[in-house]
Amino acid sequence: MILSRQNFRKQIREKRNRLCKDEQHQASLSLSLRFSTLPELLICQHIALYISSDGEIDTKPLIERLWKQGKQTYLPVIHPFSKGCLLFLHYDSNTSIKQNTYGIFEPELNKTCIKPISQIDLICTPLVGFDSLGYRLGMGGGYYDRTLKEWFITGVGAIPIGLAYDFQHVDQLPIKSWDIPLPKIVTPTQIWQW
Ligand SMILES: Nc1nc2c(c(=O)[nH]1)N(C=O)[C@@H](CNc1ccc(C(=O)N[C@@H](CCC(=O)O)C(=O)O)cc1)CN2
Ligand SMILES: Nc1ncnc2c1ncn2[C@@H]1O[C@H](COP(=O)(O)OP(=O)(O)OP(=O)(O)O)[C@@H](O)[C@H]1O
Repeated sequence: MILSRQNFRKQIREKRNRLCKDEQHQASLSLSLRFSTLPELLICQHIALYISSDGEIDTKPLIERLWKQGKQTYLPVIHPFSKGCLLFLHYDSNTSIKQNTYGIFEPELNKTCIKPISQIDLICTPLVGFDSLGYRLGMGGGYYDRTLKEWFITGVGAIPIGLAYDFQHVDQLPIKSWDIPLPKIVTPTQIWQW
């Protein structure tokens, strides 16, 4: 039997939050190393990531590695008026960060730092679970499904790459009509691609 979306969310989130600090740290370093082997990186300059929350695999080592490589990085900000939508703002070591309504760290909204998604090359997407076809289950806000819709329909725009622990993979997720499958997902031990 395949579990409901809520049950998958609950089960995987609990598993993520049970990892000890050392397991989290080792996995985040492996993820950062493996991500660096992506051929896309050679031609990409503008990369959106996110600050990890709720036991998500820590993106900090990856972000710092990308900075050392001279890449420009961006973070999502919950749109102040447009419900369910994200803005992407430039992120460097001087960016002022605050917690949003979900308790997730995001840049303070400064209009001059907004980067149109059409000018971003890669979007690293958070996820709670992913399946053998590349479908992702998120936190339930639909934020990334909305963000990725245009790329999915037109093939133009930032390419999404999921980031996850290996154990976030499940055989099959219950899919909804609006779900956008990811073309690539990087975990500490492998790169899934479709
Ligand atoms: N680190 C990180 N940043 C991110 C996301 C993410 O998944 N991870 N998002 C990806 O979209 C956006 C925020 N999305 C969110 C959507 C819903 C909830 C939320 O409602 N959480 C509740 C209930 C969850 C549930 O339905 O089980 C909670 O945490 O209790 C949180 C964040 C933008 N930034
Ligand atoms: N492209 C879209 N346009 C309008 N509504 C959408 C779109 N994508 C998703 N939604 C709505 O968003 C809600 C949450 O979707 P879903 O449960 O798939 O989120 P999620 O993928 O888990 O979250 P997230 O993308 O924020 O990590 C659904 O009720 C759905 O109706």
